[in-house]
Amino acid sequence: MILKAENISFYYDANQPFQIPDIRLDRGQQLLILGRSGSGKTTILHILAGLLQPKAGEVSIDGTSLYTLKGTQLDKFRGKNIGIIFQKPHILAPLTVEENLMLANYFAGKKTDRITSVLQELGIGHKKKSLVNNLSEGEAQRVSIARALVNEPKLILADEPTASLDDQNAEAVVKLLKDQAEKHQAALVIVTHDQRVKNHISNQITVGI
Ligand SMILES: Nc1ncnc2c1ncn2[C@@H]1O[C@H](COP(=O)(O)OP(=O)(O)OP(=O)(O)O)[C@@H](O)[C@H]1O
Repeated sequence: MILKAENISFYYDANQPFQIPDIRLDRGQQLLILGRSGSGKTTILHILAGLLQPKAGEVSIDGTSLYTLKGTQLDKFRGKNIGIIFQKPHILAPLTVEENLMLANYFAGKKTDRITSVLQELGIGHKKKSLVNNLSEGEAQRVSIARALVNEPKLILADEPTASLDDQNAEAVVKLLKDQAEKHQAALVIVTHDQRVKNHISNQITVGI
């Protein structure tokens, strides 16, 4: 089992606790988490990513209980095993595309020769030496996807990856995430309120605080 989240509960305000449905995903399986804006989707994704400790319950990735890991151990584990595509791309604009991916390798303590191939797979191979500052929004988003995939994570988590895209690009990005997950047999979780994504992944849960 790649991702197991069981009996998770969380609150920002102790008067308003909420539960997260149990999640189990094996290699190559995909899940869409739907919910309106403010329903807690980003919160759930951060809990699954090891970025936000739940108040109760357990998240385990490939048999490792995430929140038993501490500090740098958890950061290393995350870097190696989880690829996260944040709602707003957290890529470093003054660096080149290649340097951003090298940093991702470095933080995971991994050396891969996947930088060129992953950029090519995402159709931005020719932008390897470009500064992120000089990319279009769509290209920058592909870089953030490439960065999430470069370490060949077992689990890919994407937060509203289509929010700022037109129909054509939204479809392309979902297809890309699915193709990459299938190709590398990673588990894929997409959280979104974008109804356009609904038809692409049949395994779905809806959340709401
Ligand atoms: N750090 C925080 N402290 C207190 N409340 C928070 C914090 N982060 C989020 N919230 C609240 O928790 C709720 C869920 O937020 P979250 O960002 O998880 O929702 P979301 O479904 O991802 O929303 P959106 O689709 O608009 O990004 C919201 O009401 C939000 O205001």
